[in-house]
Amino acid sequence: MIDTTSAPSPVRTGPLRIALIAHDGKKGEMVMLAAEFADFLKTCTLVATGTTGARLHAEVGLEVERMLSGPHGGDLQIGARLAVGGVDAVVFLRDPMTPQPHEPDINALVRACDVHNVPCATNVSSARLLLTAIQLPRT
Ligand SMILES: O=C(CO)COP(=O)(O)O
Repeated sequence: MIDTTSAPSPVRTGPLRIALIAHDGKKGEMVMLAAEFADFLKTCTLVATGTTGARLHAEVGLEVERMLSGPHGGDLQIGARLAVGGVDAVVFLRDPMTPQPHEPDINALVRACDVHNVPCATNVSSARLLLTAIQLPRT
């Protein structure tokens, strides 16, 4: 069991590692969000599910490590990395209006964020807050 009451681990040096994921109905919003924060995101190590990453590269010019597409296991790949400490924050623009074939994978990724206390923004408003706050100097 993870002890969430103990002191936070020492500050990690190096670029922040951010995962970016968007369902099809939210990819346009993801592209706009990423363009808004492009200067910051270019300083980060980015990972994304397949199609999201392709669009971020093509339309925003971001260097993004691309995992499998979500329905083919991309959420699980990101969740597995996160579970071993490899992801600092997640922006996951889920589409609450459209059923997804890989709903268990989606829930697994969000659950992994909760288990490991990794910030996870699931809509644009919270993503703006997260991306703004995470840029603040770490002490
Ligand atoms: O389905 C997704 C997340 O659950 C996103 O996958 P893509 O970025 O490959 O479309």
